[in-house]
Amino acid sequence: MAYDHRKYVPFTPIHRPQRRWPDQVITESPRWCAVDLRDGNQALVKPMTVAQKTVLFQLLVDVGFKEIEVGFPAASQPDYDFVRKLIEENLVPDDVTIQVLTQAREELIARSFEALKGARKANVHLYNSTSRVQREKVFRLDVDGIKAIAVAGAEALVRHAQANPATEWVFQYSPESFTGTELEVAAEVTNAVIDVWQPQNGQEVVINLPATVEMSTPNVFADMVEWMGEHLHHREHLCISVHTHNDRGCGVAAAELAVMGGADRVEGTLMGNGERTGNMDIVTMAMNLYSQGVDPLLDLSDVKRIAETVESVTEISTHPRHPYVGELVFTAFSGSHQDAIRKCLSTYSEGDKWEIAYLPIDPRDLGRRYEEVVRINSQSGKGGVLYVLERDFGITLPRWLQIEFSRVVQGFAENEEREVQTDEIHGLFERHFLSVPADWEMLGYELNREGEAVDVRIRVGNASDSEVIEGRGRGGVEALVAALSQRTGVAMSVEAYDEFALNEGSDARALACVRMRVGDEVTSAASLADDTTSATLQSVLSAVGRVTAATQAQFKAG
Ligand SMILES: CC(=O)SCCNC(=O)CCNC(=O)[C@H](O)C(C)(C)COP(=O)(O)OP(=O)(O)OC[C@H]1O[C@@H](n2cnc3c(N)ncnc32)[C@H](O)[C@@H]1OP(=O)(O)O
Ligand SMILES: CC(C)C(=O)C(=O)O
Repeated sequence: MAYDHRKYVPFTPIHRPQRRWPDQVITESPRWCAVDLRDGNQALVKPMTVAQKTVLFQLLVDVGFKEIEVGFPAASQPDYDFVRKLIEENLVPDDVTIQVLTQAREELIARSFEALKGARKANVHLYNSTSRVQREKVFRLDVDGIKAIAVAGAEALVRHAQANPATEWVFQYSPESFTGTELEVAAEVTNAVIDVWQPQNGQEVVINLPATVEMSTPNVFADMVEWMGEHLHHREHLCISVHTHNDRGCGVAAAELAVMGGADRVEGTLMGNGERTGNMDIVTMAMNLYSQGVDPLLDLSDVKRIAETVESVTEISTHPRHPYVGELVFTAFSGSHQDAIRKCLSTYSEGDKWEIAYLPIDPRDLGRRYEEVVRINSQSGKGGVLYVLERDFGITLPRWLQIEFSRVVQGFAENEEREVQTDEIHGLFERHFLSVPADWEMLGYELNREGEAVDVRIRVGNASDSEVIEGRGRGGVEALVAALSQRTGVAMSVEAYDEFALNEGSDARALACVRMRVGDEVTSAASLADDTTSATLQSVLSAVGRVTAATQAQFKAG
């Protein structure tokens, strides 16, 4: 039966009108446990070598993880060897607890304890599946049978721990496939384990509730976690942990709501590598906390190292839109986003609260640069183009020229069908507005004021051929326009004019921008010079020099 939704059974919502988690706010970080070296590793096409595991372990330590599941040493030799290496080479910092996973099978438990010999402190993580489907179809046992597996495993942990008293032991139990388990069954089996371990008598116990397969909306998972917190024995002596997968794309959301539902601890992996769609991504959840002003107790600032290390050991590339990490996640191409970002950033000062439209966090916190924030393609508008000119070239433009120039850039992007680089944007500005048309260079000028009037005398042309034109007006621009009109017999007027001082101090340069009507044409130009007068006069000459051949001919004839 292909593609037929009727073969699927919907999840059953939990009737729990007394639920409390929706009103909770996360104000502090949960405990984290990184399971990259176990759950992440078991999902890889090529599981990690001991050398790769060592590199990843060091990264996890450097990032600040205090609990790290380092493998399933009873399952494979590299996992076993890696645990031995950590212990024998003393690679585990004093404040870090390593954790190993084992099935509830005596020989695997024995081998796990053997791997951990000599550890200062270690968490032995026991699991067996409690779900209805696995009870019926995989183990073919009833609830008592499943409970017996769990209890036998729990007792084995106690025995082996007692035989190895030099290590400080933490016991962890996962009713695996918890999301497919009826809550009463999950509680019954887990309580049987808790009763063996007796956390009330000092044994450190973690109860880990896994969304082994994410089977519902995250609110249902939160209900389940909150319910378990109310039904587990000795809750006050337990650490309740969650371990969410991402089958429905909500692994992070489920873990967040579970913390609101009372979970103390969260298991996951850096950037979400793990079985199928992955484990919940600790980078995302931690940065979500960070973006709310909550210290995630992890230092993720060197996100480049994190991404490169994860990519190299998993051989999985990072999606460009991966939250917080992807190449494009701090980049806006679209015009209205760029405009809002530019306006917000222009009022931001170091030390201010971060309130920048479209940027949930300051990209610099993760080693990213503002240069990446605005990139230009055919979806971009004037705000973005101006942002690039200001940021990379210190050039600002009046609004009317922003509009004109952004059309030029957009046309270029549409023709090229690609992103436009910042140097190309500068090149377009240069070509369309700044460049001085041949024969229209101002070679020298004199301005004399007499009362209300200004007389201008300008030498214009090129190095080998120039002429002097003269005119009078109320200011330099008017005088030059008068001189040009008189010289050409073409009516012309200034429609818009703006000037800016670029840079400051001895570097200061002047930018003049002008839009002129020359005959029937409207044309714009800009000029950069060391002084405002030169910039202004040259911009007018350049604008007139840009008019079409017909007007030029008229000019020359005049
Ligand atoms: C949700 C999770 O991620 S759980 C972790 C899963 N990770 C892994 O499986 C990676 C490492 N695993 C392995 O290398 C292997 O599975 C091993 C070495 C652990 C075991 O290998 P094998 O003994 O060959 O058996 P296999 O994995 O096929 O085991 C299935 C058997 O174990 C039993 N079993 C499975 N899980 C458990 C458990 N948690 N507790 C007790 N028994 C279990 C099954 O009922 C089955 O029993 P059967 O042989 O009587 O039919
Ligand atoms: C062993 C458990 C915690 C697990 O990996 C899972 O259920 O996904």
